[in-house]
Amino acid sequence: MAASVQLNHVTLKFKKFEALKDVTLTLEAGKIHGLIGRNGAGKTSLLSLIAAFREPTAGEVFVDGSPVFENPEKMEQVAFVYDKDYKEETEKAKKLIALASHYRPHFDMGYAEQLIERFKLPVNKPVNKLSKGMQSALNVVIGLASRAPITIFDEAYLGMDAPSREIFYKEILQDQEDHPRTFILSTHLVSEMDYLFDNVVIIDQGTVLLHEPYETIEAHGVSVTGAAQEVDIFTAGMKQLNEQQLGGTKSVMIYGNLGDAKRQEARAQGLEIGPVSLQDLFIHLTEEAN
Ligand SMILES: Nc1ncnc2c1ncn2[C@@H]1O[C@H](COP(=O)(O)OP(=O)(O)OP(=O)(O)O)[C@@H](O)[C@H]1O
Repeated sequence: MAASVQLNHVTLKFKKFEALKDVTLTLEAGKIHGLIGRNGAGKTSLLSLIAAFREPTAGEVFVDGSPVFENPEKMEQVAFVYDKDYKEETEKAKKLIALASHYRPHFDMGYAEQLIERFKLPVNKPVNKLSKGMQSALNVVIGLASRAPITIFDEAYLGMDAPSREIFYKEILQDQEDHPRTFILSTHLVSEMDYLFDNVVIIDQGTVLLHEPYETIEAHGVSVTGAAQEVDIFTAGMKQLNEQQLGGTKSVMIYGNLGDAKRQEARAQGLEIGPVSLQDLFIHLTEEAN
């Protein structure tokens, strides 16, 4: 089961400070949405509104067309996994998982057990005695096994080592195939996680800078690679996002699409044209906006 999310002219204020400014956004059901933004951009604020942890100052948030705030039927469809403070949590991990299974109508305990096994989660330990990475794995187990129609992971990987993160990513993709839902993944590990995204939302200073399918990101730019001198001549006057050089070989990221004629010209000069990465685009767009 998957549900859609709509934000309609949503503003969130903390006293006079506007953390979100008149945001209108639709997140399609059944897709994996990547939410990226600089520190303090407003990602957690946005996600906490979708999970109905807060009420917008203005505007409204809808889940499958109904307002989510103070709407228990819609709220139980949203699982919000974030970096919880477990310092005072003396219950065992397995108790927390059992509790989650009671208030999540789509919770799959069999799947939770498989995940516990995969992450080697010591479920008989009190949660405040688990390592940081293990606490994150516990959150991930609860979020994945909830099978909530909208499952949000807000920087859920904190403290998880690379092999555990890899398991997490594989599980998202596998479970999405078997039991499609709407995932929203907020992350700073853009280059590590971008392949998971169907759609990308870049948020900056409380506004949406970009919202589009991942596959169209590459239309925003190209990389030009080849002999340093040739690359410099070819890219002169173009807007550069980034450049790297190794010996005599240089790779320059260009913002904007090259026409067919320019692409042919590059090839004729022995230059290689490749796609721009989401990470480079993100850095460029947020630098420019600031
Ligand atoms: N409870 C609060 N009271 C006052 N200001 C807040 C509160 N929560 C968030 N803010 C402010 O709102 C802005 C957005 O914060 P938010 O946590 O949504 O950013 P973020 O994109 O999730 O950042 P990060 O990547 O650093 O986690 C920041 O300027 C932050 O200081």
